[in-house]
Amino acid sequence: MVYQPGSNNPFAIPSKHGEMPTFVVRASKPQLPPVDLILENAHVVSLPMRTRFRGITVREAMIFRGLKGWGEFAPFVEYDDVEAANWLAAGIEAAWQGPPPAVRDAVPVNATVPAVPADEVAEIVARFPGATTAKVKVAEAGQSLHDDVERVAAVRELVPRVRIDANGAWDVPTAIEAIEAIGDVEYVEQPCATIPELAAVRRVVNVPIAADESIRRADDPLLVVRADAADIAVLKVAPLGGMRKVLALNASLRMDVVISSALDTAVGMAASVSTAAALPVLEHACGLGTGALFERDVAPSFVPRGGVVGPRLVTPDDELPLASPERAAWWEARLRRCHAILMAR
Ligand SMILES: O=C(O)CCC(=O)C1=CC=C[C@@H](O)[C@@H]1C(=O)O
Ligand SMILES: [Mg+2]
Repeated sequence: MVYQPGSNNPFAIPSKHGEMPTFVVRASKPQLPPVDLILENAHVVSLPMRTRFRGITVREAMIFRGLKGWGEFAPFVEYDDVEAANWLAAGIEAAWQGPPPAVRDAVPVNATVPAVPADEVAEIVARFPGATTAKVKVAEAGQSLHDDVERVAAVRELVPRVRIDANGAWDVPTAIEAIEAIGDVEYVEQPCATIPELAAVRRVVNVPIAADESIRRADDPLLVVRADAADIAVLKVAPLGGMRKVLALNASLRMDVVISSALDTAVGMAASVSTAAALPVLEHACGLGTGALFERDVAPSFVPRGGVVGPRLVTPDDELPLASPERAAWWEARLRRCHAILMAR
């Protein structure tokens, strides 16, 4: 299909003065904006973290402007193109469709506590004012169960409700031992890597099990339900392909959900918060305060006040912390490959 200039082009973004661009672009799929149009309005940023999280000290992301606002493309660098293409679909949805209608204007969020030593916990928790739930990372490579027990105990002194996330690092016996040693928690997120292991742990322990990677990285996100492997679904907007995909998944999962960030910049976080704000029912705090872990964001971060964040549109700052030209070229090539995958889907 060939889009002509002006109003016949459904993806054209008017200039600040309202003028329509005068280019002709080719697209073979009417619902996807052409890749050159995405890249024309894109920036690659490099955001320093205040605390190492998930092995990341600098978060890179591509953000781009569409007809309805801004979208983000920031799959973790080790993800392959097929998985990364979901993140592009999410960014395009945000930029060209905008958010779904909200049913609430405040979303409770958890404090997110990386795998830091116990004596650093207070400084981290202070970045999430008013949070009454904390999610604590456990089972970090190179650390011991004793480190986890100490960190969780330090968090419990400050925040009444604690959940833990092992990112699939334990085998079944280790998970059972660790969960018993750590004691009372709201839930354990992804104690083991596989769905059968989650189900095995769930049958033994007296604590709810939440599935994260088993949903967002699975070929079929509903396998967890069929295997009776979890009580709670942790849903991340970018890895699952967008806000409306997550809302549809929520409708078919029939279990409690928690919306959590994928270490989003403020642009991606706007989509994540909008999704949480659009859920018909929200029983648990969401993992959407991670803007507090950034030293610098692309716009004012969604930092909790009184334990909540609210949905809003985000426009990036005029001055952005841009990545190097080499990294920008890497992201552009990655986006082009992911766009080709979406075109073929
Ligand atoms: O849920 C939260 O509190 C914050 C988000 C968070 O923990 C994560 C974001 C991105 C990648 C992940 O390793 C991690 C998670 O596993 O949930
Ligand atoms: Mg997780």
